[in-house]
Amino acid sequence: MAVNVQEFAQTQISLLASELAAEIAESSALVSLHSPTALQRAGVALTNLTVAAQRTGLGGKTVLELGPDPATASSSSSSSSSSAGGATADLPEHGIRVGDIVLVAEQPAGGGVGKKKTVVGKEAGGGVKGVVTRVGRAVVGVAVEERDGSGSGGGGAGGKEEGEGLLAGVVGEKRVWIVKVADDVTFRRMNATMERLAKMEEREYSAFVRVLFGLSSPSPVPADLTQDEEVGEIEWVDPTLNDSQKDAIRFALASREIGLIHGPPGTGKTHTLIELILQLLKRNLRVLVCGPSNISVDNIVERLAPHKVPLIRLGHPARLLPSVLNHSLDVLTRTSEAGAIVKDVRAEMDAKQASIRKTRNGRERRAIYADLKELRKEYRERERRCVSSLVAGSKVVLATLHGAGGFQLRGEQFDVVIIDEASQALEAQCWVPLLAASKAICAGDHLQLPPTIKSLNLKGKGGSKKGKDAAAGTEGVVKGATLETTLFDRLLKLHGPSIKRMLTTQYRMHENIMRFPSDELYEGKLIAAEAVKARLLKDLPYEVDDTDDTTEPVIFIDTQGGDFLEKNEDDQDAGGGSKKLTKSSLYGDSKSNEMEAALVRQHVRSLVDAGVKPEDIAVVTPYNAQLAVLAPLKESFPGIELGSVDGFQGREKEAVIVSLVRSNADGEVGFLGEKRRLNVAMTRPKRSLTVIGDSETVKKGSKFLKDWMDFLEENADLRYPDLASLAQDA
Ligand SMILES: Nc1ncnc2c1ncn2[C@@H]1O[C@H](COP(=O)(O)OP(=O)(O)OP(=O)(O)O)[C@@H](O)[C@H]1O
Repeated sequence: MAVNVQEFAQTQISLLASELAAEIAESSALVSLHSPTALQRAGVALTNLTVAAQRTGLGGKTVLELGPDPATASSSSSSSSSSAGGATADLPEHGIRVGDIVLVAEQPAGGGVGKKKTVVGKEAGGGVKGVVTRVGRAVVGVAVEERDGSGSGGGGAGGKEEGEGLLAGVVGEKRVWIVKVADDVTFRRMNATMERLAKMEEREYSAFVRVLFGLSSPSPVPADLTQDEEVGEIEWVDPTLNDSQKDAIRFALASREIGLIHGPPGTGKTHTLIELILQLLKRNLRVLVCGPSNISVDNIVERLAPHKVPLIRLGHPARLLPSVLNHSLDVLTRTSEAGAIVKDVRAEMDAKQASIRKTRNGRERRAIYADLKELRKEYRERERRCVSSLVAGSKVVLATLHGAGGFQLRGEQFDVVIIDEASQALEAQCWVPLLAASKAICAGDHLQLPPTIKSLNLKGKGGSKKGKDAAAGTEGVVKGATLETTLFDRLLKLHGPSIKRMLTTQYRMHENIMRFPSDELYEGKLIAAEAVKARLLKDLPYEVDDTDDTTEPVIFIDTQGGDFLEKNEDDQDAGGGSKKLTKSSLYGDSKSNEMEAALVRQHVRSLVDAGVKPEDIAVVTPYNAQLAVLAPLKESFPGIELGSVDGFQGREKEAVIVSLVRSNADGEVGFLGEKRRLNVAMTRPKRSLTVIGDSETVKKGSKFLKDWMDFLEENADLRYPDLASLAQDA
């Protein structure tokens, strides 16, 4: 059962290499196969921008403010002046969000933008990478990386010299474009961590590491902790915690090396973690709290902050929620006492930065850049000293998993590392903070979806052949190992259920919505809290009529009969260039079902007519192609949310409509067969779940699907589509 640590680490390294290769292949295929204009249409790029302004952002980073080029912006009402800040036209619709990594590159002169294979990438050698800091109607802020290899960021495409070459004098002059690219920082962090693990000698393994690899067993924890001397009598900060939550906290406090908190949907996992953190602090322990995404970490910061505990949030300020910024290390560095000495360098940098704009002379500009370079070095040196004193003095540090691998935590040790959403993180990612731990508490739900993997070392679809070959060709690979096996899964398998406690009261779903997932996946142990167990749409805190649709918690619209066949993306007419982009890169061989979409529309209309607000309704479907077919709903019902099942994990809505899409003679269900995906889909709603699907096809997919269909036929309000009214509706 025990795992050879070195072999494990080597395997991870090769699997990660394939994964990164797949991710880069995907992102560079997009960029090299399609013109900037097509990429812009696909929402991953913005073209025809100029630099409206340039300033020093948090952490000494240069922030470019990009707006539509007034010369090309069609709807521009501004004068033709190209002065800084003069761009008043709106940006086109796009999918670039705060926190995305983008490449900022010069756009070739002569309007070459419409043509294929323009700029960017290694071939062109141009562009600087940056993080999107702000997205406004008419402006996008990008903090560009100018770190020179040392420190946390940097080392990406486009070296420092080129970068500054590009930046030099772009304000209001050169036309640039931005495009989303793969984020390789995370991979480098994971890789470095695995290399450290691989190099460790057996005698260096801590008791903690030994348990995590099964070289020793976890120290036993008494079954009934309420009688335990140490944790039996806890003074709860929140005495309203339910028994399963209290039990999980006692267990987490009592376990010596590892404890898992299993939180099924809506059971208050975060709520429980907050209390756990407060309890650990009362015991004067030093805690590092991590999660796979910035949102997961910010969520904890926001809920911890009211308790007035001294905490520090590490991370790129651009990626933090505004409400969390006050605890951000970057901000503390500026506002704390220790930060005062950093401040004056910053002021000097700002002044220099501003003077660039006024300078037209090339030589002067170069001189300013040289000064800035020196100042930046000085700034970083002071910042580093300030940071280590702040970090060393704080009892709770919060960061993303990979953020814990930054220079700020080098050499730091923690009594406990807490990982939230551990079942959604790659194991290698979890090891970034775990190397600084002597005990870990992981919270998650291994029965919901694991992290998305792009390389083909698992049974799923998509990904690159290259990645697969690379993995297969590597020696010393642990048999059957995939990135998809999370730490959470592996530990459960390794040590069994005694290392876990499950939260059992859920505060989201009507009892009937909860029934099937509870019985099938959670050993029938879930209990619906009093406050939610009988809530219906008609009881919403605003006026909603009593109708068939607002008084039923579970509705099943069965499309069986073969009249509503799915459509493969490949069946569609081959269209122009943009359609090809859609087909080959965005939707893959995705499926859609137009009749199901019509049924969705009909149901949404009926809910809205009854008074349910569109913002309380979500439609989720496993297939991206179906999302595209559903898109017009957003125009008819502004505020409604459409999402993929995978993208909706962690979310909830009053009413959720699930469109299953699959309908074919062969009973092919593809990745709909994944239990965990179905679990996520059916556990998003609070008051109303409507499933639309072809029971005949779906039943053939798996035992789980058959059981679900049987359950719905028995227990849901079962309906069959009314073709006549559907035709009328269309
Ligand atoms: N003991 C409790 N008593 C009353 N309400 C609770 C309790 N615990 C959690 N809740 C409520 O349940 C909801 C979900 O809690 P929380 O946000 O902590 O869940 P989560 O674990 O982060 O989400 P999920 O369970 O979906 O992963 C919140 O509205 C929270 O206030």
